[in-house]
Amino acid sequence: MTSTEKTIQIRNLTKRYAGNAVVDRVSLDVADGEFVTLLGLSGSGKSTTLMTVAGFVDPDEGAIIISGRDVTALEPEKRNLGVVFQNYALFPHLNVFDNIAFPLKMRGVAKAKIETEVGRVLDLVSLQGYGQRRISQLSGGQQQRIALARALVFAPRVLLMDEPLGALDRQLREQLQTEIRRIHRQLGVTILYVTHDQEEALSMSDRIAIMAHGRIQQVGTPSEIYLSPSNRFVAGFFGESNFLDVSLERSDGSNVILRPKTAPGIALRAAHRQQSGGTPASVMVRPEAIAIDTASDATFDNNLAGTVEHIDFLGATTRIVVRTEAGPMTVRTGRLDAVTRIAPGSEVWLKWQATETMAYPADTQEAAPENPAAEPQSAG
Ligand SMILES: Nc1ncnc2c1ncn2[C@@H]1O[C@H](COP(=O)(O)OP(=O)(O)OP(=O)(O)O)[C@@H](O)[C@H]1O
Repeated sequence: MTSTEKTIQIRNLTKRYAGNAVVDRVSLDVADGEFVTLLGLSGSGKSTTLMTVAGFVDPDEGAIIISGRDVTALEPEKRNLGVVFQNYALFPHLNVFDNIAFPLKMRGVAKAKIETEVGRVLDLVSLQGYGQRRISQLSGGQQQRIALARALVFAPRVLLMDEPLGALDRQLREQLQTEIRRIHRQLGVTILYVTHDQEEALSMSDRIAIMAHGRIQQVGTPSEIYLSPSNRFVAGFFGESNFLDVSLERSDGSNVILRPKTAPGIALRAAHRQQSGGTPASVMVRPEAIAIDTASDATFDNNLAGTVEHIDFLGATTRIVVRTEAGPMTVRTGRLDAVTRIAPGSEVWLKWQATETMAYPADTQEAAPENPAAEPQSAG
């Protein structure tokens, strides 16, 4: 990404409330036309970050640069950003047309042009002919479409969206997710999106930034984050995972040999390149990376014996919980031939490769201290 391709640049952003950094040195670039989502639990600082980009919150430190221009000190309405927030309500006393026309009237656009542009965005959100409706006569989903139309009517290059589908039921959410993706493709607009919903983030985003405790934990494509979570927090937060606490025995060629704390008699192997720095203190393996069968197999780097505790048939895949000496392990398999040979109580072998084993040092067990402002921190 060259700097001209970076439509949004968030530079070392910090926001404190009562001395507490709720956004803590956040930096993130969003390329022209890219769809980037801030994903995290409630209170992780997603909304505050987005509100700072929008200009509704003043940062204590850091800068917001939009299309190469530092807008940190600029009023929200001068930033020319489209915004759709869950609580950024439509004007109830105005009809649909006047709601959508509002940003154009503010900008002194001529009446004829307003008519054309409102018509264009009503088409875009598939609500042609709704101009004269009152807001109270619209469903929740239609209201969010109107909010989207109002945000897009002045053709902003950047759209900021904070849980725009949060108040809608599942079916409507999915329908509007598809529409937002279509509009994103159609207009090529740059989107910074906030959600706590993993599936929503996965299905919509080019890249995802995982936030916790006011910090970005990892930025990447959905598959990068899933396949190589950079710390234990991300590994546990994003997708299903098995964790074992381990201690390091030694290095062996391209692998490290690790001993589970609960079963020091067992050796587990993780590939060096799957380590995220420091001495490994825990390992993670995804349930679908584990093969399950009644025999061990030396072609796998890791073989772990266990007893099947229970089996859930889930259609396309089967979820199997196995008690092992090292601790309980969850396996997900689509291979019914293996599953038909086992039942609760069966003695089985769990098998996976060193390259499927992520190893994390102790200091990434937690994303950050609970109260970041209260403790000294090292950078990075
Ligand atoms: N105006 C404010 N005054 C004091 N504390 C605030 C203020 N705004 C946000 N906070 C605190 O900052 C932290 C981060 O809030 P933020 O809304 O950014 O999180 P979030 O990840 O968007 O969560 P949610 O999904 O619940 O909106 C929270 O602990 C919140 O209570």
